[in-house]
Amino acid sequence: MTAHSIPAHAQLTLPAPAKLNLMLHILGRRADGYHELQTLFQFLEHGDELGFSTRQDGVIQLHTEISGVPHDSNLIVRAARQLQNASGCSLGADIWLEKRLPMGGGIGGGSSDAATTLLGLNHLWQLGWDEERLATLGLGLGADVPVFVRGRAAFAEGVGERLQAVELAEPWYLVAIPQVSISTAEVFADPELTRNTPAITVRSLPEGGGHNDCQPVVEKRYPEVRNALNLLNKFVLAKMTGTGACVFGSFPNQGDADKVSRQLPATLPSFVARGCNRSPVHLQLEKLVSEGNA
Ligand SMILES: C[C@@](CO)(OP(=O)(O)O)[C@H](O)COP(=O)(O)OP(=O)(O)OC[C@H]1O[C@@H](n2ccc(N)nc2=O)[C@H](O)[C@@H]1O
Ligand SMILES: Nc1ncnc2c1ncn2[C@@H]1O[C@H](COP(=O)(O)OP(=O)(O)O)[C@@H](O)[C@H]1O
Repeated sequence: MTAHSIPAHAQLTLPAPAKLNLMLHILGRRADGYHELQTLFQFLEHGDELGFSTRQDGVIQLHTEISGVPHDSNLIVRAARQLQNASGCSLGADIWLEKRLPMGGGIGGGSSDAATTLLGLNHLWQLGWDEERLATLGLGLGADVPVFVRGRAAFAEGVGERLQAVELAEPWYLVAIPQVSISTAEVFADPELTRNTPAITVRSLPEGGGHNDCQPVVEKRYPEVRNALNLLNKFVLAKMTGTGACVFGSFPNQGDADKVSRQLPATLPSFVARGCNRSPVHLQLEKLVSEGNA
């Protein structure tokens, strides 16, 4: 079934899943001001959805407005134009977006939209770019774009560009969405941020899966996030993802996660989704390719 913002005549409809940072350690600061991280990414079976159709006139037109994000700044449009320029493709695209993920929530909606655009247009325009090339292009749009392009749960280092695929348990997650938007830049600029966590290896992940160095800074600045963590911690070990605002806990099955979700106050929206090691967008593209070859 096609989501309602996406017309039935769209040639290709693909998911743009959310991600969680199951841990996020900050190891240091580079000369250019960016922070060296170690983080563990896993995807969720929940996200935005994008529709694409080829245009012959070369125009890139996103038909869905996101409030506060001008058309030309939208990561979808920027990703499409960069791929068009870098590949020398003369085709354009009509694009529609079903936006479900909260913005500035640390669950990667914008980066995932950009990655799905790169993967979708590579397919539709028949460019034949491999994931390595798409991920390199994606890194220029945001540090989290490469992991979405690669589509495998990963231990990431550097600013998120050095990826090592990992096989993790795939529990159900309850993700609560405090009603604040947090600026990543502001969190990284905080003088109280811990910036010297010792490096670990993926094999020596601490008991409990590691922590998030951004969490204390965000908890201090945003009572909404602190309250959400306190509420969720009554039921399960709760952590923040990325630079916030979303917080999450894991459960062995959907029923247990739903039960806790129903006990959260109406002021704290939430959703329940399965964690997955393969991105839903890759599974769908593989299906399309195998059907095409059948
Ligand atoms: C830290 C993560 C973990 O997933 O946070 P979330 O954005 O998902 O919450 C991401 O890697 C975020 O990546 P991304 O979202 O691309 O960051 P940007 O918008 O480029 O960063 C905004 C600003 O934050 C600072 N910044 C960002 C990433 C980083 N590794 N070190 C930094 O110091 C820089 O000042 C940068 O200008
Ligand atoms: N397609 C898009 N979806 C979401 N945000 C976008 C998009 N294009 C540009 N942005 C901008 O990127 C910012 C961060 O986006 P998002 O990925 O939702 O947050 P986070 O990185 O915290 O997970 C937004 O606040 C918005 O200004």
